[in-house]
Amino acid sequence: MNAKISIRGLTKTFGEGAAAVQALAGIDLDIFDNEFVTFVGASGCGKSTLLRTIGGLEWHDGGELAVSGHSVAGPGADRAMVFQHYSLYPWLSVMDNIKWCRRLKVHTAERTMSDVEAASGRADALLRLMGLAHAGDAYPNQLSGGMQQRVAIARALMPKPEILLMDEPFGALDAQTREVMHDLIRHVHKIEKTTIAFVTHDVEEAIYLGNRVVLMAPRPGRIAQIYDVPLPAQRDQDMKHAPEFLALKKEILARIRETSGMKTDFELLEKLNQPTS
Ligand SMILES: Nc1ncnc2c1ncn2[C@@H]1O[C@H](COP(=O)(O)OP(=O)(O)OP(=O)(O)O)[C@@H](O)[C@H]1O
Repeated sequence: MNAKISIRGLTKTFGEGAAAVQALAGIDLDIFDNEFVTFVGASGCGKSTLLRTIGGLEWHDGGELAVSGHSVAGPGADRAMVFQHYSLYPWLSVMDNIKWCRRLKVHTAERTMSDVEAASGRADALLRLMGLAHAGDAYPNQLSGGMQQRVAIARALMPKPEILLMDEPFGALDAQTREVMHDLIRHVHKIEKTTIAFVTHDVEEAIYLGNRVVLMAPRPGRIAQIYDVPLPAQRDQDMKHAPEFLALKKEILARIRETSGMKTDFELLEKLNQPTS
């Protein structure tokens, strides 16, 4: 099977000399069509850098990165990104926020009127999919954080991207809203058949959403381990209490502690604080 996203020996360093930080060191990973892959790891392990590089927003300095068999040379309509902060246009209604990229495309590509009508139909369908059918005329400042993020996801899906790159999209939401968003994004994944790469700090979120969880480690940023999630495609919140879910969560958390350097710092501190005989 050909990979949708193929990453080989990918490296990326920020800065030079003594100030250089190797954000990515020899990343090898294949992500397949319609997969939902989540990324976790200690702060600074390169999760966002890897996602931004796949999105074409950062340039790698070594290795190879291909999407659908083509080397990535910058951002493209085949990939859409959703960030933690919703970045909606406050002066546009929900519906116009969702249609914005399509309107630009229609104007610049001299499309036909039927393109414009098709775009309206898709925007309506996305509003419904996101449970926002009643909110098309509202403005972003009238919406809760969870609703704003649903608009941002609908806007990202509008041009039918093959790949959705999500960087801590639910990080600013409260726990209950996050749970609702988890089920919603799994549903979107099933219906839209988009390949999703999703970065998070939350191990429970990573397991509940992902078909695979990629654990990264810092200094230098690298893949420490890839876990297959032992859950069926159709998920429900009760699965978070299943023994296999809890066992995987415990294992990943332990590995994050181990790879973050915090454990070594702690052991060193303990040694330094032992009484001298
Ligand atoms: N624009 C930049 N200039 C310099 N260094 C950077 C830049 N972006 C990222 N870095 C560094 O690269 C490393 C990886 O950063 P990145 O943000 O990708 O990690 P992360 O795993 O997403 O972190 P976090 O979980 O804290 O968001 C870090 O050491 C970070 O300080």
